[in-house]
Amino acid sequence: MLMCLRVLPARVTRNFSRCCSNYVARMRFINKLKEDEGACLTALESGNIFLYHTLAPLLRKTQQGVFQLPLLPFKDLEGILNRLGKDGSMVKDSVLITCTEQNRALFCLDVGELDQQAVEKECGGNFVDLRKAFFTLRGEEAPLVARGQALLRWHQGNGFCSASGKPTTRNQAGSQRVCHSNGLIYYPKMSPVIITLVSDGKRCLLARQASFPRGMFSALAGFCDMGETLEETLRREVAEEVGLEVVSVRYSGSQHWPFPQSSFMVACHATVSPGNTQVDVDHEELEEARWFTLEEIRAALKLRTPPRNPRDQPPTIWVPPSYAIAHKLIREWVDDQELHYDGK
Ligand SMILES: NC(=O)C1=CN([C@@H]2O[C@H](COP(=O)(O)OP(=O)(O)OC[C@H]3O[C@@H](n4cnc5c(N)ncnc54)[C@H](O)[C@@H]3O)[C@@H](O)[C@H]2O)C=CC1
Ligand SMILES: [Mg+2]
Repeated sequence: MLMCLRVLPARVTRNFSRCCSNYVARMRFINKLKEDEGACLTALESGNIFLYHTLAPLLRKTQQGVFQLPLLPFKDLEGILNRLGKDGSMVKDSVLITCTEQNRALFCLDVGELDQQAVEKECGGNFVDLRKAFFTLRGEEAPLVARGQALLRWHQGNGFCSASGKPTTRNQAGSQRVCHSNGLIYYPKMSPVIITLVSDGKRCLLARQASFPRGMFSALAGFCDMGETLEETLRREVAEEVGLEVVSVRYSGSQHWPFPQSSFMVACHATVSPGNTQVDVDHEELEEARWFTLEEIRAALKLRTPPRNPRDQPPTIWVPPSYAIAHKLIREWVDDQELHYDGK
């Protein structure tokens, strides 16, 4: 049976300036839900839930061929679970994701214990790999499926206290887990990563790991070591991976990146002096790294889908898709070059 499925309202995360007081109220409401078990349960009972099956999100294709994230009201999901032979109270295992501008709470739940096809039939959708979901959903929904999967994955991997070995229990919102034997509180974890586009003033440096799809080059990236500042990570990673010394750094933006596990990507532009551009690639980390001209980068940005060259021909160069922060760095570099040098 096809249940009443709702699709996420268009502006869950946008329009910062439209109504500041509403934003403040919403953030305070979300914070309250993390701390007040009763309020969170009430919000869940009147809220909407999106589903995963073994961490693959449920998507639905509209008649126009657009993929959407189906949202199930609490009662509908309870009914589905009952019909599929599960205790409907399992809905209470949902974790809090956010709240709409109408203060309607949004949760997600992994139904990996149920038969996948039976849930798909009940919900009129399909569970798809997160990577596919992330790149096919509209802008507002992609970060939500990434956040949901990251939180669910964290819960699945943190059921036991690493100090006592005893089971941990989660709060209603799913924003923390506690070991009651020693009082340790665990919070969802992300690994900070620096990603940087290095420029020598006229060219930018892109690299590829052997695991990247054929022809794809991206900015340099690396995990922060304990105790490092972001600037120190950036200098170290550039030195380690391509043997260059960075002379200036400029912050660009940040992004949560769900692959393969939660990373907090901090994106920066960096420059090396024009006299210090000889690349010395660490082939343990990278398959290739080299300087690209503005023309080469412009051509790479024009490709919307990965090119399919015959294997016996050199691959066409392409860059990560628009949602990846690496893409934003590359585009900003092109804009900067066009503004200052007009490609000359
Ligand atoms: N959103 C975007 O545009 C892009 C995102 N990335 C992401 O950046 C991340 C880091 O890039 P890499 O070049 O792989 O990093 P990396 O250059 O630091 O090398 C990875 C190695 O670092 C070690 N490592 C240290 N701390 C780690 C931690 N907390 N988690 C996992 N490994 C750790 C491991 O030995 C691992 O093999 C990757 O997860 C990748 O998916 C990379 C490029 C573009
Ligand atoms: Mg790296």
